[in-house]
Amino acid sequence: MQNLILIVEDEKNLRCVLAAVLTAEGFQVLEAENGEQALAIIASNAPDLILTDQRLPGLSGTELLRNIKATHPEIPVIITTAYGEIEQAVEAIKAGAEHYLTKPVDEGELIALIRQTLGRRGRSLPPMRQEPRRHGLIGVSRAIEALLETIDLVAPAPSNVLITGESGTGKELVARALHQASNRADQPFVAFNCGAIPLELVESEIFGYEKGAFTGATRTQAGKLEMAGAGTLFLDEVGDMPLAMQVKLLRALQEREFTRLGTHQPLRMLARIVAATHMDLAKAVAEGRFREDLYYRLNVIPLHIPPLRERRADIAPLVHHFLEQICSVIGSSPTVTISSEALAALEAYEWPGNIRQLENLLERMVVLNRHGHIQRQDLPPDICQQNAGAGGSGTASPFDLPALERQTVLSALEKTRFNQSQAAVLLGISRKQLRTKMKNIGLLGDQDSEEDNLDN
Ligand SMILES: Nc1ncnc2c1ncn2[C@@H]1O[C@H](COP(=O)(O)OP(=O)(O)OP(=O)(O)O)[C@@H](O)[C@H]1O
Repeated sequence: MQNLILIVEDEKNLRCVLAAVLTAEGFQVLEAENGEQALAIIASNAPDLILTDQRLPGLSGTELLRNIKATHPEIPVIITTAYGEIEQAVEAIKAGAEHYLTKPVDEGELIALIRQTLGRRGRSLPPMRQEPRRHGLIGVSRAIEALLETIDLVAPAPSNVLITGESGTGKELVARALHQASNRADQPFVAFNCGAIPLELVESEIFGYEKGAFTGATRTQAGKLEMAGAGTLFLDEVGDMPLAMQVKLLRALQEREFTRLGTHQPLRMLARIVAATHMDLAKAVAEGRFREDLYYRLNVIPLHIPPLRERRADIAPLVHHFLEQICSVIGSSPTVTISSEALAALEAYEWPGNIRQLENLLERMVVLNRHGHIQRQDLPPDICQQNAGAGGSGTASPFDLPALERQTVLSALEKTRFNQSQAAVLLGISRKQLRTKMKNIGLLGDQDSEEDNLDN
């Protein structure tokens, strides 16, 4: 049965947009333009979740919430507030709101929050709608949105791409996305990891060899470059490629030709090269460990994936995505849910191993779980001992004013792509006040704030 969501919002356009978004996600939607209308609907048609604006004509969002909690305490309520109305958000949470979201509401964040709230109550959820444009990349942060825009822009070009990012940030996933979004999608995608492989082996793996080319070459074997055809060759950990092989790869890239070992018969190179590395290649060049000319050849289009700790807003949607995925793979039904405290701890953790570490941890949590629900105390000690709420996106603990403030400031900055003047306008404060807040919550160092003295 479809989950029923009641949207209470007086601004008609916004109400229609929210209704359209939620309907497209597979939810059934009812709409009310004020608190009184909402109460009448609730009396005859109890919804599974209520999304209400804080500022309404007549009954305010918080008053409506108190009313609902008195008659239907089991229905979760999410409140939307304007920027800067942090006191009201706190008041709403104290009155029993499940969560609050600051306007303008981020669609991805809203859907993730609704799914999380309903999932926690054991509701069966509509399957995640996977927009084709998202290429399997889950996330709501500015960084992920920017990455998706670049993928769409860059995919059709034949130019080589260099993807950088720490281990486990999703470099291979992005390489596959580039391939899928390109006009090479019907050609092969071939991945090769250059890490810690001796020269002879890298060479024969990439270029292939003829029968008899070396001892043990008992048959002719095509290399990865040949196998990729007119598709994509993904060279992972390219920074670890031996220097002698770097010269050979550069030559192949320049001449658009290569030969299998043991023959002089040239083969045309048609594949697009997408390379990836977790190292700072510019530094490797400066230290003579990587050829500068090859670096420029590969780095025609640089794509950087920030570590997970720099885009904490992605943690909640990733957690829900992985919980659903893991449970469906291992046949665990209903989907294992997670408490807001546990989620807040995951959001505050540093994730040195990035998304791969998060995915593996959740798999372990699901497999070892006996109650169908992950709680903070179930998490490994190094994760739950970190100060939860220190950097979370949408789940600051209810009465923790500094964390709520941090969340609001961060959210305004993310929505304005870190344009401080625009973020200050959104928050209804001066730029100077914003910078003071940023400094207080650790978003600006002392050096950064010296700029204020020049500004003012
Ligand atoms: N944004 C994302 N949405 C969903 N899954 C993701 C996302 N980013 C990464 N993953 C998943 O995380 C895991 C690690 O990603 P991937 O192997 O692409 O990382 P990597 O940067 O290539 O790692 P390494 O440098 O160690 O090779 C994979 O299972 C991948 O599907």
